[in-house]
Amino acid sequence: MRHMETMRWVDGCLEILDQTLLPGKTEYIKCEHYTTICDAIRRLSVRGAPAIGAAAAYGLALGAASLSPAGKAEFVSAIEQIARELCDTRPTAINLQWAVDRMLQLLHEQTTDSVEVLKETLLAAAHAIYREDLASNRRIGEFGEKLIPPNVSILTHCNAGALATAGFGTALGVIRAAHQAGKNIHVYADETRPLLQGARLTAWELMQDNIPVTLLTDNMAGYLMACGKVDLVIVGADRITANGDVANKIGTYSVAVLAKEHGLPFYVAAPMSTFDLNLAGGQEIPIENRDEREVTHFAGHPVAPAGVKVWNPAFDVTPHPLVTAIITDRGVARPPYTKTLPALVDK
Ligand SMILES: CSC[C@H]1O[C@H](OP(=O)(O)O)[C@H](O)[C@@H]1O
Repeated sequence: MRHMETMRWVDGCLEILDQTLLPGKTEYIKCEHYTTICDAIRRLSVRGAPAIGAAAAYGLALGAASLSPAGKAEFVSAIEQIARELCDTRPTAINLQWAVDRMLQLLHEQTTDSVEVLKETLLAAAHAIYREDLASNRRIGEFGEKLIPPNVSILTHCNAGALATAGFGTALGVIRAAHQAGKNIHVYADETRPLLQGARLTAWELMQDNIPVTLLTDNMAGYLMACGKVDLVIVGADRITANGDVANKIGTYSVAVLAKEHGLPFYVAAPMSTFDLNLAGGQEIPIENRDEREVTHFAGHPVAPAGVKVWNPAFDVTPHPLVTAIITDRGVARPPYTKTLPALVDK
């Protein structure tokens, strides 16, 4: 994608590309206070597992900059409170907790009593998290590109692209790397109801890079496969447990079942920051439930009768038997994931 930054640190503030306005408008939210970042994460102005991790890291750095504590103990206590508020914004993507925990661990390791040095340390750590994610995505692309045939049609779900990360993308990173390697790629993008990350973001990203993309509604994926138009599926992830179960955008599980039915490879692309090996299986992953208006309204207009009951989980869990391989920034893991994932994570 022509370098449209998901977020950028400018003059002591975080500017966040407001993804709720894409593809129609390209506007940045100037975050001068960490609570603005919390709101941006909640409303999906910034979204995508690695991207919200990076945004939360910058939220901690921004919060730290605003403090005028009496001393180190008060500073650390205030940072721990800000960390809790950031982690409370969205529960499913482990990257958010991972980034905040990494920042807190670094803070607790510092021996200096200088609050100014601690503030600088936190900002440097946030920059590192952002930079490292971009590098991770490029490595995911390198490993994943080797799995992609020279002429291929790929179905993807939601947006696991540059907009969901610090850049380049995870699932779309593999697609970008294969395209840049000269392979003949055609992408089918699920629109991804109810918030349309596929239609609004993936289709837009791929068109920016001149990668052929066809948009479909979610309920078309099965028939597309039945018509023999899909060679493989690749998606991102928000949390992957020790047995290889994958939490990802709602609708991913349905696509995985369809891929199995049609004998198609189902790949998941994710950096190490998405793995939660403390959880044995997907049943332990907290699934975010979101506002019913996301389902009952479309572009602000009601599409359902007032008062109708709504179920709106933002994610589902794909059981590991449906996952052909997991493409990471340290290599490709294949079943049995209980053995192959720890080997990669501990690499
Ligand atoms: C690169 S992982 C992106 C991952 O996050 C998305 O969820 P959301 O748009 O709600 O943040 C979706 O699950 C993507 O696969």
